[in-house]
Amino acid sequence: MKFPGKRKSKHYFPVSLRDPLLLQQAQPDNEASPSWVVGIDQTLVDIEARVDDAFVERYGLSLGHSLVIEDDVAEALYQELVRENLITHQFAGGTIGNTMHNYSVLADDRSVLLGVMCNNITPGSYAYRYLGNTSSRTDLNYLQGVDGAIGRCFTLISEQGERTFAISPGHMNQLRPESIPEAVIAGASALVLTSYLVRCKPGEPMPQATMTAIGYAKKHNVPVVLTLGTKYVIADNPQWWRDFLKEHVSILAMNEEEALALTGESDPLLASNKALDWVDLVLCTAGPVGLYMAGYTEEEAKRKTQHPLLPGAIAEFNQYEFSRVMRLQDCQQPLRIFSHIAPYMGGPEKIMNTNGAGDGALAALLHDITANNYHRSNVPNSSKHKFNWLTYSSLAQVCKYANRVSYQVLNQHSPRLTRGLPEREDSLEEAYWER
Ligand SMILES: Nc1ncnc2c1ncn2[C@@H]1O[C@H](COP(=O)(O)OP(=O)(O)OP(=O)(O)O)[C@@H](O)[C@H]1O
Ligand SMILES: Nc1nc2c(ncn2[C@@H]2O[C@H](CO)[C@@H](O)[C@H]2O)c(=O)[nH]1
Repeated sequence: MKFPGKRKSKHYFPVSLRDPLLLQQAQPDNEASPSWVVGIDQTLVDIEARVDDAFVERYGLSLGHSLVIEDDVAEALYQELVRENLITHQFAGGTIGNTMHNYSVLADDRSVLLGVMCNNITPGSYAYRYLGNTSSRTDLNYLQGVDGAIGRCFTLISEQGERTFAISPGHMNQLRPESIPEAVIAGASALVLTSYLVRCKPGEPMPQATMTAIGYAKKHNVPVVLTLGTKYVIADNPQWWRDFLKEHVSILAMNEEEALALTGESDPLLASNKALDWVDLVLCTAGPVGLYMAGYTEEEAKRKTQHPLLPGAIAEFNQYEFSRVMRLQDCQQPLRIFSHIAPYMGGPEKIMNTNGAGDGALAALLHDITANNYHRSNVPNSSKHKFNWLTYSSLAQVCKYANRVSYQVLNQHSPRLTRGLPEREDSLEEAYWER
């Protein structure tokens, strides 16, 4: 496990030099990592192409969104992309697959991906590419075999950099409940899901597999993380999702559009505050506005920020952003805390597309949560674990890290990180953030 705060010399919660954990890190890595995250996804390869708006319309798609298409439409669309030579990239995708991969790259540690994989894989096939483009730290040993194709996600980028997804599902929703390994979920720091998992045809087993996994997570007190794939899945039935969050989910990741569909609030801060009625921790990305986080801390252990207090719909909302996050169920006297950060260095000079920037932010948050568990299991008597915290770092620090990872994804123009972040960066110094 690489620690999230290690890149920065001035970490808000410094790990003391005598920390046995740091000494241990100098030793060769143990194969079997004690800390991991597990996620369920629809196994998808992204087929990225540059198209005009007429193309999107012609195939009955909706600009900026993700829709499922029938096989004949997929075939016609694919043939046109090939004929017109429009395909720019073919790469492993899927919102949770990306998040598991990115987590493994950031933490240099194990994630487990649950989903389907073709029983027969030939070199050059989509399944082959999928495996080849996934971090060797992502454990794929629990994938369930299927006799058929994995899914394809046509990622259509407009001239303005907006992306539209057309999903050709193949067998991606054939994951069965009996393929969910209880022990893998029981030992995980988090179970990571997407709202896309319920978008299936009647009779497909994926939703049931997801509910089985949630059942195990609850049984073993593992936080369930849900990322809201697209506002349309939410807008179909917002109340159903609110109830779902309240009953099953601990950590919610969304962008401002999904936040609006879910809560009716267009202000990401108010939407995040509203979502705290249902979950313990919220990550709300807001494109060029940056990102917001909202969570709970223990009143007795709250910490005042050293950053300027920010105005907003909740006055001075970032007052206690230097506090660490706790699950509501673990708080004696819960206090709501909030933080906001503008895009790292104002964002890259040129953004080709924002695909995966939000997934990147979530991977950073998962890294911080897992690092906390790793630290707790190695140094249980550390003062860092006097309370049962959810995160290793303060809310403000998690925001910085998440934001930095989003920038990296934007800058490399692809949702899967090709390498980890630099160990030390001068640009993480405060002055640099205000460019
Ligand atoms: N136009 C932009 N300028 C600067 N930063 C940006 C821009 N768009 C996105 N970002 C950065 O990326 C982060 C996440 O962006 P965004 O809200 O677009 O994610 P998203 O819609 O969830 O993406 P995806 O669903 O593709 O993962 C933002 O918090 C911000 O730091
Ligand atoms: N699991 C899943 N991922 C999707 C879907 N639509 C788009 N994505 C992924 O979302 C990622 C970007 O956030 C892309 O890499 C896409 O593969 C979907 O319906 N299901």
